Amino acid sequence: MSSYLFYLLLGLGAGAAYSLLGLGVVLIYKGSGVINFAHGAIAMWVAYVYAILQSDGAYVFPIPGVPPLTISETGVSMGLSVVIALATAAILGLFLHVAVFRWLRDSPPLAKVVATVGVMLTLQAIAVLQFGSIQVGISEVVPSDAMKLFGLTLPRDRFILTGITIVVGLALGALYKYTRFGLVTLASAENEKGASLLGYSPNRIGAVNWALGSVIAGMAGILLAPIVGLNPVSLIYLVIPALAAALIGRFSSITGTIVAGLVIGMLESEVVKLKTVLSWFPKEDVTRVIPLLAIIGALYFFGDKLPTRASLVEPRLPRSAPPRSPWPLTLGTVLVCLVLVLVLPPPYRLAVILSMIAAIVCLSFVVLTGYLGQISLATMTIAGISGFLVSHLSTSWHVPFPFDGILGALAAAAVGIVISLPALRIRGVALAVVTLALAVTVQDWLFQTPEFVGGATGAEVAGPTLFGIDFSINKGDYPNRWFGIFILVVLAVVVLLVGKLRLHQLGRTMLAVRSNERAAAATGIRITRVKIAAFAVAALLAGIAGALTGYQQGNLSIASFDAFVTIAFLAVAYMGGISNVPGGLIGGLLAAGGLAFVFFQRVFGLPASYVPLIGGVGLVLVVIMQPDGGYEAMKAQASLFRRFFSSKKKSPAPAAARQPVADVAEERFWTEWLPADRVPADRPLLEVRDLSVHYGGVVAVDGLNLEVKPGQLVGLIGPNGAGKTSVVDALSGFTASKGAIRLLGQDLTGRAPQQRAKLGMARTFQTSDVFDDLLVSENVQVSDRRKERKTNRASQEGNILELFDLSGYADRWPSELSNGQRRRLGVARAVCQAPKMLILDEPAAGLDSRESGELGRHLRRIAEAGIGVLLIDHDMDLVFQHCDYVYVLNFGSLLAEGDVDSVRSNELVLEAYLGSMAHEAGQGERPEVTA
Ligand SMILES: Nc1ncnc2c1ncn2[C@@H]1O[C@H](COP(=O)(O)OP(=O)(O)OP(=O)(O)O)[C@@H](O)[C@H]1O
Repeated sequence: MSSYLFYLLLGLGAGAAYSLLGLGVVLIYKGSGVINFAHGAIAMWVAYVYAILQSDGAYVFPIPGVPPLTISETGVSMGLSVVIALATAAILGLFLHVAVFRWLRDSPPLAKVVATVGVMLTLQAIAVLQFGSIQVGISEVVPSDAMKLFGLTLPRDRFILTGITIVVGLALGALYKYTRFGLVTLASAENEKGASLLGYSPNRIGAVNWALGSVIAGMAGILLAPIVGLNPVSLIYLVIPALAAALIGRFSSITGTIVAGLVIGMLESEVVKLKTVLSWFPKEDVTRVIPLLAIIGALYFFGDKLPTRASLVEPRLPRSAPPRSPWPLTLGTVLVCLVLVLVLPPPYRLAVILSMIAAIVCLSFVVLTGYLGQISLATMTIAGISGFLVSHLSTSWHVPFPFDGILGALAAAAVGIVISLPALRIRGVALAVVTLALAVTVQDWLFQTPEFVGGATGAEVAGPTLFGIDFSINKGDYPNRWFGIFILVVLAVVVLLVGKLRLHQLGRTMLAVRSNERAAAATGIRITRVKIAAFAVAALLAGIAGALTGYQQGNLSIASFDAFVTIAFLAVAYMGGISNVPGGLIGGLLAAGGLAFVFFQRVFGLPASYVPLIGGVGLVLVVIMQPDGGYEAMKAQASLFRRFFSSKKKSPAPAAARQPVADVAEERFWTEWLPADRVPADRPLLEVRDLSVHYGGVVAVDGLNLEVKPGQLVGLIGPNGAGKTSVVDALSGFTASKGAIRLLGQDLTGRAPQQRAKLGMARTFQTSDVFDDLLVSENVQVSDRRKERKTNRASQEGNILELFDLSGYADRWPSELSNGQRRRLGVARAVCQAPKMLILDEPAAGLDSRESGELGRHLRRIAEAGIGVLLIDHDMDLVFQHCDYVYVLNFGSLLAEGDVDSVRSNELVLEAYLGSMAHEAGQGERPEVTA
């Protein structure tokens, strides 16, 4: 028993360092909203500065070529070395904020992640240039002599490190609780807008937190390097347990982060013991399973409760271009690559081949990140699983080409589906963290199993041979041109498919999910299915790339599938343009070993050792200067060029004024198309009995009874905070409620929003809910779930845009619409779902009286078509002119109900609601409340 305790306590050292690193991650996140993947790299640099000061007495600058500054021939004392190293950390943190991250304040989280990756690659490259790749000796800061505790002999440093961590934690806790700076940081993390309105500069808050976070990273580096060894790789990986600890601390709790870090360290150490005791325990290094499990556990339990830091501007991923036929791009790619493969000399030909394979990896990111909006850092791990599987299939099991590759890619798709399961609950940067931990675990475990990866000699992959023709890369003049053509055929198919996906309903639903998951669920999109499909497609492409890498290398090594190779690929995919197919192709050119890469290396005679440095710095610069990636930059240049040379002819402005809809078309729309699923008028459509909604102690809705019949337009009104939106959320499945909700007699209790949508319930949201990543016309298409002929659907979708006065904007982005137009688009989209029951949450907010009158007319027609409509609005003219029946809520309870006249004259209503408004509006004026 005591030996178990021994290992647990031994792990306190690493645990303390994880806690410290995790605290730094939390600080930087609170201060600037950046989840810093470069945190381990900062720790590494500071540890180097400390080590070299102590051993050589020299200060090494993070600028290659600049000689070290000798401070003392005999080495600098430990204390001074620590002070100088931590001062370096503070300056480095400040510099990173000022030079990089303050410019990215309003950028999407992915841009920030990519920038931290750029910083990590840069620091690593500089460390390799300045110190070499071999391990450097570093003396301990705290004594590690033996001490006795509970009858066990343990190194003293473990306890000192834990003590230091606790002291730092207490100091930080006091700083955030009792100082103005700390309080402002917390306020700013909660509500940046509010803090900046009070006069606090988010930039200054960010700068101080970056400096402080980096100093703590530096401390962790100095303390941990003697334990894990100092080289340009080992400390960088420590960002994973640090992120795990920060995640468990929910990126805000200091105590939670410290405890999580310590526990992770102790459990990792215990694994070493278990390996020796349990016969079934894997003999590979599985310590990194612990952070993975910790991360998955934290995400499972906290799930949606993880904070997203509020910032001034809602950041967006780079936009995916409007859908267009992928054929010209595919044919162009084939033509250009074919010429290059046939004409270029061997080194460039190989670069073209590598670019084509890399482009497939980048296109995998285009599907997952560009279309679906999710970040996975396990792409090359999946590619590796496919590659090694192909090796087994082709050499041991003699599966002939191309079936070996196809099976490998399909297996990858299956792995992708497994990875998609956590993604059903986890999103964004948190998903990046969990997939990175997963990748590293597979790397340490599966990729260290000689039976799977082929031991020291690597895994042999048989060259591709079809119908007796051998087109292996080694055949004839290396690299074989036929091999290049084979890769090109695969690339062409992938380009075509990913391009087609953008045109397909599946692609549209992915972009809808990326834009707004809630609204997507409300339109009946099955989020789970869409996510699983996107992960499967992306993993399939990664698997194809893995198989092709196998054929290209002939002998696979695990180095090709390192987690940091994935990060480098994500970086080039982002640099190329992550939301579009051409961007993926540009990413392929920029990838390590790719055409652009080799061209610059050869033409400018760049020493190979400087390539990673230029890559890292280049990445950071691209993210700052062209956050939408190379493809968008090229498009912008091209449009400037076109404008310069084209005649003065301007593109026609969209029809601003309403074009009258041909009466016949409009009539047909109302009478033929909309009521396709007419409900018998004698059955109640929506029945709500005793509905209650509670948020903790707040009773938002209390025992509401409500009914809507087919063809009835029912109003639900009440003062601000009366509980109207809570009713809508409960009816549509977005908030938990008690009581019965029946649609056409069918109980909706416990059904997910998309299931309710499928049963015929459509809703709009109070805040704008249009899909900003889809064109106006696509917004309507994506919600059209009728199984009609495509041409029929297209004309009806056109009709509906016309009816809602949006046809002039069909090919525009929703961001180009006015507030009123966006509202109309939301309603048009809900109508396009061909619902039985339509619930509209303040559709008239932001509309002028003419627009609101028009909306009322349309709502009347919608109801006449047999659809039940529940209208929530503050526009009393709209409600009283058009509704058949009105419910009035106040403080969550029903105050009155009845036809318009009875509600209007109801004393209680006048007093509680209209009366107060009338009073405010002035005597004699009609009470009208604007939202
Ligand atoms: N997620 C939530 N957590 C806690 N309380 C909430 C939440 N959402 C709403 N509330 C509270 O529930 C009550 C009803 O809010 P709700 O938004 O449903 O009212 P509303 O009538 O739609 O108001 P408005 O007209 O301003 O939109 C309010 O007191 C509100 O503060």
